[in-house]
Amino acid sequence: MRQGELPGESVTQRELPGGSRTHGALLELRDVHAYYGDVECLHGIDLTVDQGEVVVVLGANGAGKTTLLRSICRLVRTKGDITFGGKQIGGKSTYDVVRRGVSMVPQGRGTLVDLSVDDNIRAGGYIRRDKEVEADVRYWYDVFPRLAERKSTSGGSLSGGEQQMLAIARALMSRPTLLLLDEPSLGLAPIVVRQLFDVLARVCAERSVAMVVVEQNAALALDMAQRGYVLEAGTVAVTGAADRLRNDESVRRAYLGY
Ligand SMILES: Nc1ncnc2c1ncn2[C@@H]1O[C@H](COP(=O)(O)OP(=O)(O)OP(=O)(O)O)[C@@H](O)[C@H]1O
Repeated sequence: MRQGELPGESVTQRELPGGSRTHGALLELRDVHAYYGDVECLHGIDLTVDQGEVVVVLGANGAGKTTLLRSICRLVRTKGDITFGGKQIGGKSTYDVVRRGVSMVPQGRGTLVDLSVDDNIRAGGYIRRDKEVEADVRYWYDVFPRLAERKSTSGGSLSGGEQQMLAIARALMSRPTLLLLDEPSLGLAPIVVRQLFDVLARVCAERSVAMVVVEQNAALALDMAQRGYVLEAGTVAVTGAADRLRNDESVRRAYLGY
């Protein structure tokens, strides 16, 4: 029996309209399996993300959402095809994948607590050698004026919402074409979450960044996304256009509180 599977239980996959994409997507996972040591935690995931598209990943605790993001960033061992921009990244290092245009905001934000806000933001641009780094730093202070006011203070002294904004600015400093976000709303007040999602939608549109968002706040995430995937026990249980998922009885019952 595979990890996450109950006796006698196997996940039936359902595809709602708008769920599938033809080849040529920005990111494509085909039959991806992921492992911690010898234990298999993802069991043959198919997923695509188009250029500039927002895709939400829903699922219960332990369903494999974080592992899915780690697979794309090459932070866990995987089998199967992972292509980004038409090139295989399955065998590449995390550094290579970041250089090719993938960036991740991990769960817990990964703030460099002893560094200043300014240094935290600049750390995100460490792979860049171009002259537009300064312009990008200014852009982020314009998007997040609260960070501009506190640029000399240490990252660790910011509130949870400010740290999340800092993590997003830092991740986007590498000018990715794909941003992976792991539970951005975790531990934040509802009003802060709403502001955060508004800013995310704005900057991703302005900078043509595609996003994969793992999120417990399914209603908000489905509002922003074009498509979604529901993971169960390491497999895709349901996939489809965001509005189809929002109106699907089982998704409503499990994730939208109906
Ligand atoms: N570092 C690890 N070593 C071994 N097993 C792990 C590790 N991280 C996660 N797992 C296991 O992999 C499976 C998927 O975990 P994962 O964290 O990807 O789920 P998730 O959907 O993101 O859950 P959550 O919402 O709780 O973060 C779980 O069974 C979990 O126990």
